[in-house]
Amino acid sequence: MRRVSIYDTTLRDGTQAEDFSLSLPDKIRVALKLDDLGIDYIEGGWPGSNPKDQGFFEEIRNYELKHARIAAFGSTHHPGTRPEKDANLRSLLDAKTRVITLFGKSWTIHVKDALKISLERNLELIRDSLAYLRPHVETLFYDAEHFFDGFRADPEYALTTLEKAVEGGAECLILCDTNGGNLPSFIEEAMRAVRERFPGVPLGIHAHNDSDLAVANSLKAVEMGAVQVQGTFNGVGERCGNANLCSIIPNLCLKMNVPCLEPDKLKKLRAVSRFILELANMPPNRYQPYVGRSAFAHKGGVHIAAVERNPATYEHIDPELVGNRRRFLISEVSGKAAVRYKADEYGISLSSTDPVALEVLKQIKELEYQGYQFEAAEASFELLINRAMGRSKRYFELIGFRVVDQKLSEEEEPVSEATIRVRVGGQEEHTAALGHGPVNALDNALRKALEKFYPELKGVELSDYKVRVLPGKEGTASKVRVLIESYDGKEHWGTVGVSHDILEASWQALVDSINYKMYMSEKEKGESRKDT
Ligand SMILES: CC(=O)SCCNC(=O)CCNC(=O)[C@H](O)C(C)(C)COP(=O)(O)OP(=O)(O)OC[C@H]1O[C@@H](n2cnc3c(N)ncnc32)[C@H](O)[C@@H]1OP(=O)(O)O
Ligand SMILES: CC(=O)C(=O)O
Repeated sequence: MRRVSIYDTTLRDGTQAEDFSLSLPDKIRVALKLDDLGIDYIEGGWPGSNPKDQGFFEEIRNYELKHARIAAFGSTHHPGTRPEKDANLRSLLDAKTRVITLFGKSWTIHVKDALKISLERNLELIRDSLAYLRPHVETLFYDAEHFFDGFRADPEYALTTLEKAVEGGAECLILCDTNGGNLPSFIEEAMRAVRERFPGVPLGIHAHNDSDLAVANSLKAVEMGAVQVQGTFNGVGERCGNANLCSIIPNLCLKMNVPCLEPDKLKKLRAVSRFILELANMPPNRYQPYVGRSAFAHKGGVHIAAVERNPATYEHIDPELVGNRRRFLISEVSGKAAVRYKADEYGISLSSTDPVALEVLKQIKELEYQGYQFEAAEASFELLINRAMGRSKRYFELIGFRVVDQKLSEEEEPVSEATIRVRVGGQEEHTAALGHGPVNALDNALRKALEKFYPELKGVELSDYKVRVLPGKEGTASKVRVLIESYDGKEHWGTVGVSHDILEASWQALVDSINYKMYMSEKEKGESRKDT
């Protein structure tokens, strides 16, 4: 079976993306993670570019990699000098990597307008730079920048640049769709011509995503015989990004029967994708194929009912193969099967025909019509099921609250203060607290009042707070939906509130958050009592 090598350029082309930057220690951590995953080549940077990239190549030598080979990237030598005098080629050799990848120009407008040299001189640059590096490095790759655009403009010249690369000693010709503007049909046409001209020379592909086709173009190239695919994790890269390895790898392994990772490693794909985003402090794209949080999230009632019977009805692969998981979302488009499934997840046994399931379904549809949403507020949904089953418990009773927001001068920040009275059992508690804004003040006052009775609330914090104005009445008279995420050091949970009054909506979500924490604590205690 033909194997395709994966060449990762997250640390080089990936860092050419807007808002994607990694420190030197983080670049090392990413390289080790990619090695552990079984990536064949890791392009660490352009050593002639900046001290961080130089530092990477010095530092990575201290690690013994299990599988990957580190590649240094750079351009052909400067037109105004000779290879042996060129600082860029020198820094490539100084990087002391087992692999060097050199890029050169294939497109006549680049030679004439970007380099401002003759077409003949560019051919010399390519051949002489590679020939100079050849004796000093184990593996030498050639990235033919803008190959496909160059081939469209002047096929013979583009093919001649490849000829010079082969003469210079390149072992693999990587054809680049640098501007990301080509369609799979053209990739096929150009690659057929390259194959005919260079029979037996290994080919690779490096595609950008400006037409949203980088993955498709990379797979087409593999169909046409490419044995190396270059790309980045999560598709980060210059402009619209590079070909996304998080899609290419599973497509090759699972759809095209072209192995490129060990089967047990594929399960780590999602974790590696997340790890890199975390280090770069970038939010994950929940809709990302294969590895996104929503990639196997089912919402339509008909879908959920069918997936429960046979997951293949609405899933193209088993999510666990790439380390992802199936999720069923509760919403107004749910049906009985979704409610029963969710109840089951919470340890509540319900049949689809149980009147409670039908009541819960009716309530969800009504509440969503009012503006509630339970997809990100599963804790509120679980409490709703408990209420419908007559199992909910009241942990406190509100006697009243007042929130005051004072701004005393233009220069000063406003001060928010909340006072609250609650009753727990027969006991009344009256507290006040300040906060960064009225909701924070109310949250602080409520927790201060309750912590005396429920010490477990001390560890709970509000980790996210979102307000959304709902369509309906104009401007400030509209209803708002508040989604709160809470965290107790172990778990996150989401709750929701809706009202015309932002404080009332926040209050509903806060109360659900506290009730949920208390309910879970009791559930845990019950379970640990059962265990002992
Ligand atoms: C398609 C790709 O992704 S290619 C990689 C692109 N990545 C990057 O550019 C990131 C790293 N780059 C850098 O740090 C800097 O641009 C450097 C260090 C490489 C060069 O910096 P500078 O010397 O200041 O030049 P500058 O950034 O203006 O780039 C233009 C120079 O590169 C030269 N150049 C560009 N491509 C090539 C090539 N294939 N072969 C030889 N020289 C080249 C140009 O001739 C020009 O030189 P000139 O100004 O003497 O005419
Ligand atoms: C080499 C490279 O990064 C490109 O052509 O896009």
